[in-house]
Amino acid sequence: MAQVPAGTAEGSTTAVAVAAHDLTVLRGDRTVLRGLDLTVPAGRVTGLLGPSGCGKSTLMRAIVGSQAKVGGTLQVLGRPAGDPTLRSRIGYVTQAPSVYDDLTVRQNLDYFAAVLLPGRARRQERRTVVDRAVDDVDLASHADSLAGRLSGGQRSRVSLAVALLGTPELLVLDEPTVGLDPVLRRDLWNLFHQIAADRGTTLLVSSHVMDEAERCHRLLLMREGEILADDTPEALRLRNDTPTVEEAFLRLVDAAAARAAHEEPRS
Ligand SMILES: Nc1ncnc2c1ncn2[C@@H]1O[C@H](COP(=O)(O)OP(=O)(O)OP(=O)(O)O)[C@@H](O)[C@H]1O
Repeated sequence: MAQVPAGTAEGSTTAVAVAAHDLTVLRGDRTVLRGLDLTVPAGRVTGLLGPSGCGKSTLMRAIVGSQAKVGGTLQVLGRPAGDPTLRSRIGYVTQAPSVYDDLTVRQNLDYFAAVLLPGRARRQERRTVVDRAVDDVDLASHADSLAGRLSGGQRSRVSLAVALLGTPELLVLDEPTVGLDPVLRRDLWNLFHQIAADRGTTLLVSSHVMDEAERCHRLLLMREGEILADDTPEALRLRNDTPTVEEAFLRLVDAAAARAAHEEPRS
């Protein structure tokens, strides 16, 4: 099989949802992201993978426009990140499910739908989007259960349903499968792919579990505030001559460490 060159596996004609150039983020007085160059293709599921603390959430916050001290260039859906017109075009699910425990699943969604689509005249529209979001995340049988009585995975799906209410073009999901059992994780990944395929939505999904890399169309591998690779899982395996993305990642980490040691000034 021919080796796929780095960076061209998805084809250079693919529309780009997110493009960063020399992206740098300071948190406090620490540089947390260092000169990142990356793209996220439109209508695909891109995984953002790397160990805890490498900067995944910070990158996501920069993309959704909620991160301060961002330098370089960051274009999202053709606009500069943080542009007010992007608010209704992006769905963002943080690591902690943001749902009200003392409301039912449907009441949670009704509440957020009322914020998104206010006014009596839009009552029917609200009902339609809430019904659709409940179905999307497969929670129809729990629609009248209190969110506080749901399992962790079900609560994550309520958060996802809230993000789906506005039919976002870009869905940014911060570690949505953390703590879930393998069956729920598989179901959620299937749902992500279904959303991308049915609606052309772009999904950026972070994880620190390397086996989830194989489920993505495209990957951004991160370590210590830098992008180690921006490619497809297949191209990463081929280029590094490894059977899994996890081993490719380890090889890239070793190569980066060797380069850093080589570049270190001698005392
Ligand atoms: N408010 C803050 N002030 C200063 N540094 C911070 C702040 N929040 C996070 N950091 C640092 O920024 C770095 C990146 O954090 P970030 O949360 O983006 O990583 P992550 O890859 O998402 O980690 P995890 O998978 O554990 O959520 C970490 O080293 C963290 O200590």
